[in-house]
Amino acid sequence: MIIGTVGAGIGTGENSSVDHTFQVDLRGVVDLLSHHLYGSPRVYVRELLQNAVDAITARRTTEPDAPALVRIEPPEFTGDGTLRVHDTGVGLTEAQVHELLATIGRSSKRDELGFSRHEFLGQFGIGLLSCFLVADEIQVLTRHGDNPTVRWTGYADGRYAVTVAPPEAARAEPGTTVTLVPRRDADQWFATPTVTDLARLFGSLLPVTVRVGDTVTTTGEPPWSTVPGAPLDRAALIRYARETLGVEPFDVLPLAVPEAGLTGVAVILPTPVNPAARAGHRVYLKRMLLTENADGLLPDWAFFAHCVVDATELRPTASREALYEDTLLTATREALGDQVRGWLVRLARHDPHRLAEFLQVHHLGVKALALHDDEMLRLVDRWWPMDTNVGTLTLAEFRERHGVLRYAASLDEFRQLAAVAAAQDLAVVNAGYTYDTELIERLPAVDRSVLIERLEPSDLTTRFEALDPQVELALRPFLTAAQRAVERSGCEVVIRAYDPVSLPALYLVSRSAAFNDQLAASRDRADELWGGVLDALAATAPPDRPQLVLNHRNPLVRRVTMLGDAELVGLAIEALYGQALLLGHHPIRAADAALLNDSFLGLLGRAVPGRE
Ligand SMILES: Nc1ncnc2c1ncn2[C@@H]1O[C@H](COP(=O)(O)OP(=O)(O)OP(=O)(O)O)[C@@H](O)[C@H]1O
Repeated sequence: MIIGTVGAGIGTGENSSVDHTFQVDLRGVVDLLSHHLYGSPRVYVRELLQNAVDAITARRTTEPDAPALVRIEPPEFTGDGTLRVHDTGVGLTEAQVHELLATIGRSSKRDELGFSRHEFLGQFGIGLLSCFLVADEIQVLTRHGDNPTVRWTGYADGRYAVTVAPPEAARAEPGTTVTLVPRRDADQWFATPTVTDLARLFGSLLPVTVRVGDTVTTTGEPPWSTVPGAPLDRAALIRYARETLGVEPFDVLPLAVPEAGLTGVAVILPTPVNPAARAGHRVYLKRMLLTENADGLLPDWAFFAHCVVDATELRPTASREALYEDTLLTATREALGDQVRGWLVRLARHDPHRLAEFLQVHHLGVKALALHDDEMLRLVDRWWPMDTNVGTLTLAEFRERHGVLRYAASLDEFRQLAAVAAAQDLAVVNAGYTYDTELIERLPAVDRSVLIERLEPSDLTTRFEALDPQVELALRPFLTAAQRAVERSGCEVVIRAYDPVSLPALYLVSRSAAFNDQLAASRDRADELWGGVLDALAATAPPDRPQLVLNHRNPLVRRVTMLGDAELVGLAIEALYGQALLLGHHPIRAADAALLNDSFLGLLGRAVPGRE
């Protein structure tokens, strides 16, 4: 028996003068692995499976018909408290045991230049150590070809022993059995249901048969086609999405990126998802689960798709819990993004009805994409129903019917404008929802023939007809009285002729007037110092006041202009002001409420007969 200590394998230590060998404190390394590298001790099952599969792969390169079976026996089956993993792999010679199992970071899965060999899952030479997260002792009983069976026993404190197995322990066939003696506090990781679940989770797609006790945990081929371009078994994929993701997919689409050796499926989610909450993708590397929560496999905009993929060329991080961010991953992300985008474009071409359904659920994602992507912008232009003051229309339909794409940039502006603009035969799009204004403003960049015009409430006044100068002159005294009535609200009274005739007055706020209004409201609430700052700001703002635009075509307004009673004129103007505020969904400030109150009570006092 040879007893040694697990070493780092750097230098020989044989030169007596200056060279020394690093000593590695295995307990420190295990602590590092368990607290900083691996997310959970459960990974020990994955590492054991991976070693077994790699050993089978290695054997099959020279013996293509060798059996491919991995058997896991939890303590319930071994009966001696240990867990065993048997494989029909290539096994190790005594010399290899010394070289590979006793040196941290040494792996048989790299070539002479130190690059990981393509056919294997492992590459770092640390996987076996993960067993020390749950075990005090690891035994490896292994036979390579016709060589004698060798037993290696490693302990968590860093000692190991190697012996040639006595005849009664010799293996009948090549292969390896790894035996774990559980740590006292790690029992839960060895229960049969736990081990079965973990073998299924990590290894259900492995290209070998894995059994835990009597249960086969491998399912064979993935449900998607691993040959790019092969026909799609939609029903199988939908079933798979239902079982693994727990959703009834809106659609499924095959994915393939040959440079990354990637095949898989994107499941289009059936319900809206928060764009900020990234969908975790399920990624297999060489048919072994890497993670159920991979970030960055799809571009951010594709948050409505959830991928399940297997790749041979993408690299794992050392913990094997995430994808290594390199240029191949960047290129893969772009290629997958293109495929999801292509699906959308095809849907638009061949099944607009389904596309409309999709947009109802995921329009935010598509619009976010359209901010940078011309084709998606065209898709939104053609297919997304927008709210307008002439009904629900796509932007393309709107342009076809009305020419210029006139839009209100906020919901408030649209509310102010919608009815009046419609009466002027002016069609306006409500671009107040997320991304809509930006998308409309980007349209001319994609199609030069598109004309857009942002409509502001104050633009409407210029469209209203001015009165005959004579009439306007005659109305001067009336306008002065009217202005006095609403002076304290800060607005300017003007009179124009416009449609609809039924509308007596409009309250119009331009962008700068709205800003001034906010400033005034803040000023009322601010302390002295801050108030001073706001005053200074107000002084630089243009004197652009909101307007109360009376409609000279409206019969009631005409009657008011002809009133001889100045007090009644005041009350009527106050009432029209209040009504215009309500109609345009404007906020009612304290001064407005007071004004409305006075006018209401004043008019009521006039209407009810009798004297005090
Ligand atoms: N079941 C096994 N059969 C044959 N050889 C094995 C077995 N398990 C481990 N080995 C040998 O021990 C070496 C070290 O294994 P370990 O799991 O620590 O690292 P690895 O698999 O090479 O890489 P990784 O850290 O990425 O898993 C392997 O390279 C392999 O040569």
